[in-house]
Amino acid sequence: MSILVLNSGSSSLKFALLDPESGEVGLSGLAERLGTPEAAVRLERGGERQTRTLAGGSYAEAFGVLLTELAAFGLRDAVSAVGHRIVHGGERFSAPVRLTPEVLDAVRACIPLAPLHNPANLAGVEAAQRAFPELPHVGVFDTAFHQTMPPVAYRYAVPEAWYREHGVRRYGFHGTSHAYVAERAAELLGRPLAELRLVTAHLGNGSSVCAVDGGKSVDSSMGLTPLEGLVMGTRSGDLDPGLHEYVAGQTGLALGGVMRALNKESGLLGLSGLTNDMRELEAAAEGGHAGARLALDVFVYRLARYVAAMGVALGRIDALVFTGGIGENSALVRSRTLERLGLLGFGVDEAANARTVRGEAGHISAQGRVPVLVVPTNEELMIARQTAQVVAEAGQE
Ligand SMILES: Nc1ncnc2c1ncn2[C@@H]1O[C@H](COP(=O)(O)OP(=O)(O)O)[C@@H](O)[C@H]1O
Ligand SMILES: CC(=O)OP(=O)(O)O
Ligand SMILES: [Mg+2]
Repeated sequence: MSILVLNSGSSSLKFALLDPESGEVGLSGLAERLGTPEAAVRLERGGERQTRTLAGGSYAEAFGVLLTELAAFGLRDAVSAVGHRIVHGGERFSAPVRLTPEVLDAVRACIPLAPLHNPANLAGVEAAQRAFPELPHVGVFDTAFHQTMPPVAYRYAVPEAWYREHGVRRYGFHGTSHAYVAERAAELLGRPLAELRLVTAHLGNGSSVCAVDGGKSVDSSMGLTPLEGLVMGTRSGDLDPGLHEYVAGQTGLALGGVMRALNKESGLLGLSGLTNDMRELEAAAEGGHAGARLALDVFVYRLARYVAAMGVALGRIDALVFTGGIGENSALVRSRTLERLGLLGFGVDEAANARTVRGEAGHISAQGRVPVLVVPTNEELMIARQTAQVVAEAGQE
């Protein structure tokens, strides 16, 4: 049995064909910079990598390459269901579901809450349903895992009618990743997940921290939309809501322009004036670039502050888990974050930290300190497993 997993972003398409039980990957790929002349698809099969450039650079073209490659390797008929990452499911979805026309209407209704993510997710669903009309399509929501957050964590101190009538509350995102690494961390610690209180830090292009109590999310740094919380590649994270009106008045930007800047021109890119890419930023900071140094400092400071805050949600922290492109690879970010968290009993083993990169899992805490783990995330595997489960349950009905 093979599940095709799609993670459609506004300028990228990640896909993987995999066995939900063994996790074995038949074909995977990443189409990036869609909508630009540099658009390309990187494919991987059995350790072999290939790149295909995309003349037009459209999403449809990238999807076409996926279909052609599946057919070329004789894998098209092996696909038994398609699992889709859907970023915002509002309050309605706390579990993965079959993507019926009615469910898709509900996902469409969440577009204003995730304007960068949900339209791209929906475009992916439409393309895939056209290509595989005979197969079940399942939606796996970033927000679902966080539906266990208590009201103290998810309510904003705003007029109650905004919540009741318009769903203004904190939702949390990256739930699939937080849930996966929490499970893996329990295995690595050799303890039941049910008795662990974990802080998980997913640090990628988008970043969030989650408090996981007994396998359930009890708080997240992300809020109504994926803009709240940590400093991200191009997103600001937390700021004073008074900023919007002030900046609009000072610059003449309309609200849409302010929002665009907060989503696309802020974060590491905005602070450094250089790049949203942590690798490039580290190299520039090493070379003495003041903006790059500041961006790193603010990123680490905000992250450490949020890890400490999650301690309030949990009452105690049994372990901290790093994941995502930055969490899995940046020994510098990890070490500097732990340096700031000495008051909570954290300490780093620098040698273990330095060698835990490129998809390695491991312990990086100093002897006798609170355990800190690096756990490579695998959202695709989690989506494949949940998709297979929804399909199996439907078969039993
Ligand atoms: N070796 C590395 N050192 C530091 N940062 C890295 C390294 N490898 C990847 N990253 C960073 O990870 C981030 C991308 O994370 P990733 O989880 O792949 O993104 P996405 O959220 O798009 O899935 C980028 O900022 C990138 O620079
Ligand atoms: C929700 C979110 O921030 O997702 P990503 O990190 O993929 O942008
Ligand atoms: Mg990601």
